[in-house]
Amino acid sequence: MASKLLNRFPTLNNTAYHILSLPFLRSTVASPFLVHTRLYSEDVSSRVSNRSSLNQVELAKFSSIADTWWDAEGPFKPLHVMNPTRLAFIRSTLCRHFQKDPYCARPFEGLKIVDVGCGGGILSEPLARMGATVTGVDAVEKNIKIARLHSESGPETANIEYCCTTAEKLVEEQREFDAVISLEVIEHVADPAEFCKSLAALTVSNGATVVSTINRSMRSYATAIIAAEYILHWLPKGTHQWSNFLTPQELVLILQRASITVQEMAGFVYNPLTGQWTLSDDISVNFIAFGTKNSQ
Ligand SMILES: C[S@@+](CC[C@H](N)C(=O)[O-])C[C@H]1O[C@@H](n2cnc3c(N)ncnc32)[C@H](O)[C@@H]1O
Ligand SMILES: [Mg+2]
Repeated sequence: MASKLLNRFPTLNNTAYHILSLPFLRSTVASPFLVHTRLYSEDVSSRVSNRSSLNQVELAKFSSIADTWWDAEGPFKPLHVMNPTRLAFIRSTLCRHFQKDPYCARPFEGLKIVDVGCGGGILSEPLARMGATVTGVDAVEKNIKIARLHSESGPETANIEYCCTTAEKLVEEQREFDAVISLEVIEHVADPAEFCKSLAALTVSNGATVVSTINRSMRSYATAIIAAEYILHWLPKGTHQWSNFLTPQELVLILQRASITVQEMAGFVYNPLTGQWTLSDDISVNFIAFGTKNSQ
């Protein structure tokens, strides 16, 4: 199992190998707080999910700070600062997969991309500037209004299609995309396995799916919750529920069950001296996964 996973993650070092080599059960039983029963949604074969991904408590948190999306010093500062790093991962993985030139100005020309849980459009806008035809969807109406307003100010972003909807509703509408991207959303949805099923259904056969989230590790409890919310006040208190985080193994598993094979994974690591994030093999806190939809 571990060697199979390692083959899929050429960028991982020994640390990551050790994390991945832990049997799934050991990692969940070792977690002091819970075992993730939410991973075991049945019926992964049907295209349309009959369960809503909406978690109203989580959505209320985002609604209350919606007007701060483009305040680079506000509650979404961590996403603004992280953006170049996550875009570097997306650029390199998508260009490799779709055989595009990563060095040209508009490498995503010709690709249809959906940004699920787009918030105010922090990711959707640079994707559009890189040439993609972008659809951004979010369950919070206020986010979509802000995203639309902001995108209208630039000629390259004005064509982004923003909709207040969910991944499962797009599946019902039979929408499909070359790449489905959902960053920092899965830890806020009602049922991550069902959510992945919807992401997979939106991805064309042999298309790409990219998901980022926070690992359910002791380090993430110390850094992403205690430090970020209570000491540094980077995020409002209560932004994240540690028990809702997924380990990399769990994410790989639920994506696999939804017909997405994870091909590459990387961590994001913060350097307090430079104030910057970099891509790393350390997936113990923030991590991102790139997968491809199995051809049927
Ligand atoms: C932490 S923000 C991430 C925003 C954006 N993806 C980014 O990384 O810049 C999470 C977003 O997911 C949205 N969201 C949460 N649950 C959702 C769901 N079930 N369907 C669609 N959007 C959802 C929230 O409204 C919020 O805008
Ligand atoms: Mg989050």
